[in-house]
Amino acid sequence: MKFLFVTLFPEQIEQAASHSILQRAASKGLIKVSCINPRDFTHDVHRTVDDSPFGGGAGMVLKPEPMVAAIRKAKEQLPNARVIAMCPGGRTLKQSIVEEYAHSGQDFIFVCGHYEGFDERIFYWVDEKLSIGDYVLTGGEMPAIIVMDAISRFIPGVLGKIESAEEDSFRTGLLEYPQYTRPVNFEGMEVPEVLRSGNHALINSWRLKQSLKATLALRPDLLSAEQKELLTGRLPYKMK
Ligand SMILES: NC(=O)c1ccc(N[C@@H]2CC[C@@H](O)C2)nc1
Repeated sequence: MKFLFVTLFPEQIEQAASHSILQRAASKGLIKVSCINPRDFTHDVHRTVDDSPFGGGAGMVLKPEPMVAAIRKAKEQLPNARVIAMCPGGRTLKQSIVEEYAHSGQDFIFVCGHYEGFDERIFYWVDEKLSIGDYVLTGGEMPAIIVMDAISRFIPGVLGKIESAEEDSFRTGLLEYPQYTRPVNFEGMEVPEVLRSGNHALINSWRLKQSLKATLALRPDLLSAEQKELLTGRLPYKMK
């Protein structure tokens, strides 16, 4: 899968893709990360990419010419890629969207803004505005890196066989159960006995119960009315 970033700060992207799981995925050829810098499509001595907004207002706006020239170049390299602009007001990313992207077989062009944002005419070249959440950042690079990271987890071979993304708790719609590893006793806190029992039926039901309890406590919105009723309603016994 190819990820092409239209960005004024390619080093930020390259740095993010040069560690750990993403770096290994790139070296195994499972993902290809590259950048195109709109500043390379300027023709003035100052290599100007932004200008003050018509109508007044604070900050600077990204000029359309360099951005669109860079997006055109990106589309030449990846004609079938999905062009996504990272914007606070875009569709809010969630795991189901990540899975949609991961299974789409598409490559991706991420258009990363800076300053006060894009000249509106740039969006003519954009398939979709995407947001990682309702907050504003100084640039679109970190949100784009997050989207690349989340999608990459679904590419076979990127994660080890064991921790496959297809098994993510988010796929069950519940929060993750607690995880433990050695030592059994850490500063007086012991690993739950059941996890060392070797009884996998018992372990699985313990884990499901923990996921349900965590989800009820932290993200009841992820539970169906029936699940909530089972967990809190007229049960013959109260879920401890
Ligand atoms: N929540 C988000 O995904 C998000 C995306 C981009 C962003 N900031 C950039 C800088 C200027 C403009 O292009 C938008 N902030 C937040």
